Amino acid sequence: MHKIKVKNPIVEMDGDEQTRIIWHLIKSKLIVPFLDVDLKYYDLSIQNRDLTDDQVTLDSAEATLKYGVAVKCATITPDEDRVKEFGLKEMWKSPNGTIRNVLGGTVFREPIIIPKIPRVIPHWEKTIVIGRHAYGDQYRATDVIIPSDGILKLTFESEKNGFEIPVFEYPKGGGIAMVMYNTRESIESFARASFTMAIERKLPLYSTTKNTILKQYDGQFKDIFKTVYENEYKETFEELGIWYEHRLIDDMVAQMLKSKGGFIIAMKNYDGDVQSDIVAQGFGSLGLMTSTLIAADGKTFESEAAHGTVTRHYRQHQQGKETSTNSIASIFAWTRGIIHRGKVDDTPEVRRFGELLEELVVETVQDDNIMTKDLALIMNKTERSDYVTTEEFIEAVEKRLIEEMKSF
Ligand SMILES: NC(=O)C1=CN([C@@H]2O[C@H](COP(=O)(O)OP(=O)(O)OC[C@H]3O[C@@H](n4cnc5c(N)ncnc54)[C@H](OP(=O)(O)O)[C@@H]3O)[C@@H](O)[C@H]2O)C=CC1
Ligand SMILES: O=C(O)CCC(=O)C(=O)O
Ligand SMILES: [Mn+2]
Repeated sequence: MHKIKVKNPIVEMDGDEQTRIIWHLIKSKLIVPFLDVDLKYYDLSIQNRDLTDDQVTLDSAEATLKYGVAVKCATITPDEDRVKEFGLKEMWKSPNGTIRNVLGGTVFREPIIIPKIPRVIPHWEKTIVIGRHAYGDQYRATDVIIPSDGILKLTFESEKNGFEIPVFEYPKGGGIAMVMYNTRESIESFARASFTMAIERKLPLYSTTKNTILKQYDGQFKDIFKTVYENEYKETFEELGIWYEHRLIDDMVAQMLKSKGGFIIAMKNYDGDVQSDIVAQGFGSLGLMTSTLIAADGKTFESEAAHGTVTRHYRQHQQGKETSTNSIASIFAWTRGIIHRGKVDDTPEVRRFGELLEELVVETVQDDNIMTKDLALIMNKTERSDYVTTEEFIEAVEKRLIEEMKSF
């Protein structure tokens, strides 16, 4: 069969457990037979991260900056139990955190919509994309326990602009406190990534804060988005007939629930973390949620599934039992990377291949009625004959792909 040539390399980050099994099935059945692609392979399995003192994670992030496109399998972030399970040298940090720290930028999470899969929010007809600022705030905060009564002060040291302000006088029992930060540079790049995504998808963009309460902190997010929009994106938005608005977070989440969908919301780090899971579940399943990261440079791209390594299913596999794990978000991790590669390289064939594979996955569920257990359950189907195994689903997509590629 004629293989489609991919002009530039794609960085491949392998992972753990059930998603590692799925990853290899996708690669061998749906990707490699059809694409002539130079995959720069990094094994981010917990065993190899431990063996390399986590250097492989940093190397894979650097390679992503070099080649511009990466696809990532889900990985274990170890806790005490995992340290024992694998005999790890250290409780290594989250590879996602490490990679996002190197790349900076914004994580966009978007559900894969399959018409026949019922949604928890039934009137969500169109997509809702959550753009999550992936830097600072609660995730890099300093939080402390205040042990007794006393005065808490905030000190900023600077040759020109230093200050010290009293924050709170604690009563006898003490309490808690937290300081969090962000940078102008990071918020600007978050804004640019969000506006660029809105233009690419031709969807209106909302940004959310609670600037009425956090007048300075959230006020900066609101003001920076406004300035960047007016100086750099307004004209293109108007030409495309899309719009940008700031909304208070509480107003926006209520609007989102009432809406039919069809927009992007740029959210602060914590808001985006919580709301992207609400959106995932509202559309049906974690197995249907894509996740792409656009780095601070506005070009570098990494895609993954939003879910983890699905350990519970892997334990069944280890016991020799059959599994029925949804591979759709992992397939989309590959296709979104391939489509982006095709766009950047200006190779329409590559882009079309990625889009075709996405269409075939949806058709396998929608038209062939072939699906994994998670989707069957949402449809209230509980018989064993209502769903297929992990392997059978990928084979069903492969069958359709072989057929379609005959006339590609
Ligand atoms: N991006 C990443 O690399 C991430 C990695 N992780 C890591 O993954 C590991 C497991 O984490 P865990 O908390 O279990 O979270 P998971 O997202 O892996 O799974 C949680 C549950 O969600 C359901 N689920 C998730 N994905 C699928 C799918 N594709 N098909 C069917 N059902 C699915 C399953 O429910 P049910 O049991 O009901 O079938 C599963 O048990 C941890 O080590 C964690 O560190 C976690 C999140 C993200
Ligand atoms: O990196 C991790 O440990 C978890 C990541 C995660 O949950 C996410 O990306 O949504
Ligand atoms: Mn998560």
